Amino acid sequence: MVVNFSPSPSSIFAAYASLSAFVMLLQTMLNQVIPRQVQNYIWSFIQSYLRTIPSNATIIIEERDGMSGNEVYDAAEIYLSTKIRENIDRLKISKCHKDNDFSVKFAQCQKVVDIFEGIELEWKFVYEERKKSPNVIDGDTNHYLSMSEKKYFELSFHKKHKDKVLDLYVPFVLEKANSFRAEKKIVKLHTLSCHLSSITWDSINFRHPSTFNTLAMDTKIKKDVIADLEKFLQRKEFYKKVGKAWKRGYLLYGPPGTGKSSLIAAMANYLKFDIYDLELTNIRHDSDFRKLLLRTSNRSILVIEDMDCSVELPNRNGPMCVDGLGQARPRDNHTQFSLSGLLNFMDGLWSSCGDERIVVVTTNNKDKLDPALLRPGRMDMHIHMSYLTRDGFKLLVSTYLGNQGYHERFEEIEESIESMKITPAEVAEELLKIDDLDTSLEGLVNFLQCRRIENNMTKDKEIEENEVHNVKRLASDDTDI
Ligand SMILES: Nc1ncnc2c1ncn2[C@@H]1O[C@H](COP(=O)(O)OP(=O)(O)OP(=O)(O)O)[C@@H](O)[C@H]1O
Ligand SMILES: [Mg+2]
Repeated sequence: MVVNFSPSPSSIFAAYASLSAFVMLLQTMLNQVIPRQVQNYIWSFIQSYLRTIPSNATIIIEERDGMSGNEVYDAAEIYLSTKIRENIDRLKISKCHKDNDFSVKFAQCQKVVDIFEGIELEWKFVYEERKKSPNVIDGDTNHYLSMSEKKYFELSFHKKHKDKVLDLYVPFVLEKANSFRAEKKIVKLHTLSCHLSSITWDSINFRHPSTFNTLAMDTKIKKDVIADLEKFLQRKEFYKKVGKAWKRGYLLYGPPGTGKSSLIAAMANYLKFDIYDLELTNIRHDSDFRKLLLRTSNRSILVIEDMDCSVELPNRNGPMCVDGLGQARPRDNHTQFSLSGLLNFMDGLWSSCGDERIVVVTTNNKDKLDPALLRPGRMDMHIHMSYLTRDGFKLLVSTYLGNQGYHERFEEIEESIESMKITPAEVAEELLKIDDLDTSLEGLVNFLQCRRIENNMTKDKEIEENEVHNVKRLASDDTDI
């Protein structure tokens, strides 16, 4: 929280007190020696001077506190959005195409008055744009990560209420914003945005429909994940007691289309945690990574998708890095972003700066991940997202077609699903095509038959290639003899 008084209240109070004492003394002396008219003149002069000393205190609530966000600012924005509709004429509204509602915000320099326990409080929103020259980091002049804008609220009130405002009103605003958030259940998705080589978070309301109820995955694993999340939320005191940062890491691994991203969405919707999607390919320096991480809020999920192929991470020992195929190659001079930097910062400073942090890493190839990421304590739970099962299929049918009961086509479909590697995404795609249950299942049967033929052809081709290879090998063995 950034609270700046302007001017300093203690200095004003001291000046005021000493001036009052001085005035009383002066009045006593004046009564004895100076005529009444002259006294009145001096007295009115002193009074008009006293009136120029401000009786108001102002709290400045900036959007950012250094590197990290300011919860009081966020809370004030939410709290005031409920007040400003009726009270001011100039409003700013915005809506992303995915959002259902538009958000109402203060326009520049607008003011609104709020009353709390008889105290009159005036809120004003200020937006300042500042031009900043690029930071020069390691000779790379194009790169900088600086804020070119400053947003803040000014909260003004009579200074005699200073303590009450700080001790009661500000916590009241925080609490109101929290209950508003919980009531509205707003989950935000933060993604990286690059403006003129600077990287910051942009956010939109997150409305992914995936929940644990719609997620087709192993029933036991699903229960374990939910139980683990619940336990994590309840263990604040435990983490404090054992001296560990209140953070939990989940590694989701499995083939494409098995629901790794859907599981992340389900977690966020279940916990009502914001998601920060850390697209590593956009990050070139450890310093960017640190700054971005410090700007994430508590009660959030930090997501690093496709860790195996999304970035060329220099390895931990030297100037080499691993490419998308797991091959070691010389480290790129422009990339000063390393896996060790990422892991150390996540484990160390960052996690101790916040509470209730979840980190989710996804990969299609667990084997290609750096062992450092897999060592105990880093990713607390490894969750295998696998191909579709019989139960998973029934759940998809119920989600997509609303069918809870039995259907004569089920047995043959389930047998096919069990005997082949079919992903939930493939079946979901088929079920999405037509609403009618019979026609949709018919379509799915056709899809599975085509898949079986394709699989058989691939197998035949492989056998043929192996035979050709063996014949060639035998021929070359004969020549060698
Ligand atoms: N387990 C699942 N349960 C329900 N729907 C699923 C599941 N897996 C995939 N789907 C459906 O397929 C779509 C794609 O799945 P998703 O993006 O979650 O897969 P992924 O494992 O993250 O794939 P990738 O490895 O390519 O990122 C989802 O939007 C959803 O409609
Ligand atoms: Mg995914």
